[in-house]
Amino acid sequence: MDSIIEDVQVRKILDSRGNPTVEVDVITWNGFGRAAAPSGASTGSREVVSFPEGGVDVIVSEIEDIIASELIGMDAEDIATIDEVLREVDGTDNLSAIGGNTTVAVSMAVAKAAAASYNMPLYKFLGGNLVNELPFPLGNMMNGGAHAGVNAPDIQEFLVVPVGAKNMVEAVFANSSIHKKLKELIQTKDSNFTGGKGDEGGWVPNITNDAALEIQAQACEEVGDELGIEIRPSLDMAASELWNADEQKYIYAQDGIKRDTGDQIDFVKDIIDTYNMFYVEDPFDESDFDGFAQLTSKVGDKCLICGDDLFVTNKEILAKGIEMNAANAIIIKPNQIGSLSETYATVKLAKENDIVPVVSHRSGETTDATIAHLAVGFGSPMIKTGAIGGERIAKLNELIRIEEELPNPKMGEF
Ligand SMILES: C=C(OP(=O)(O)O)C(=O)O
Ligand SMILES: [Mg+2]
Repeated sequence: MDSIIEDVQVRKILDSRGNPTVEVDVITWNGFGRAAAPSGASTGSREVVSFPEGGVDVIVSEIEDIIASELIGMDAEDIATIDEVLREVDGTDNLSAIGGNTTVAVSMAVAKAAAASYNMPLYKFLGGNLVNELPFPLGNMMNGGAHAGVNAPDIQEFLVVPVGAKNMVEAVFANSSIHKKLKELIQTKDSNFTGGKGDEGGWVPNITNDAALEIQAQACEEVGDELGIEIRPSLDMAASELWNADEQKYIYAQDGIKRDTGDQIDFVKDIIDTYNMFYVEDPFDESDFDGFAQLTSKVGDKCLICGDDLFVTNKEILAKGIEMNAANAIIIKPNQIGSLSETYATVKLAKENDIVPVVSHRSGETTDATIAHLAVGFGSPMIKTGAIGGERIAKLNELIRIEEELPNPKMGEF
């Protein structure tokens, strides 16, 4: 009774790139949940479609009524059933009729309303009373590729993980210290640097990929020594954006270099060995399961090789990756698959097969902090959600609050 849905409201709001996105309120007899959908720029081709034809305006003017009439009277606790109803209302495989961003915002708002109906935070509603692990924050330090402008490095994201941090507060401040240190180090390499940032708040320097790798490692070492904790460099190569199918090569425009798959395997392996990388995401094109598998067999014992565009949070695609030993980590972005229950199914399959689930933001975000709760509730040992910027710190600060609430908090285990 407490969690029976009484109303569903949908509105158009701004995302961090200034684009429209959708926010949903779900009102139950005794609760309220609000969630907003993010948007990607370097999207995987097998993701569900974010918005229907006509965009957010169509959702607000037409789709809101259809969803509200289906959901009013249902119990918000029945998240999986509600997600099925949303899929039925849409009627397509890729959610193109009402948009995956619509379904995911409704699905997350429903879960938050259900939790609120019983005066529970979402992480506890999803994970139970015994959850006590916090995710290490994978912080974005420098941006290139599709998240930056011309003259930036080709590699999309230079990231760091404060693996030695003993708690969330220490971890997020370690990342912000590296971000500050990198500004100084960039200025020594790029005298015209004016402090410009990319979509996720990382600096956008006009330097080569090699120079960026060098200062990333230097910042980890210097700040790690100052703080007395180990901080490891990581990357999202977003290699689908570099892949030219006609030439069958990865194009590194900033460096003026083209690499075939064999060269790319050697190049990435060399980076991992040289810089002691903790984590490398999407080192190959989204269709190249074999390239992933070859790299994972060479370095998977010492580095997380993570599929984002490769898996698109899709359980069936992950199953193929597991069969091929393609990766040992997976990015979890709820709007790639369109609902919370399908997101959970993918996390569950990953954990059952020792694949590390990394709950993640998108490059276009809002101040919605739901993914902080998903990371804790799902037991994800790592969260990728930037380091600075309002829409990024919304999640990090929520994790600090969650840490304060937990009875025996500890950092996650890999
Ligand atoms: C967060 C990412 O970017 P986007 O949201 O643009 O896909 C990513 O590629 O991991
Ligand atoms: Mg990625």
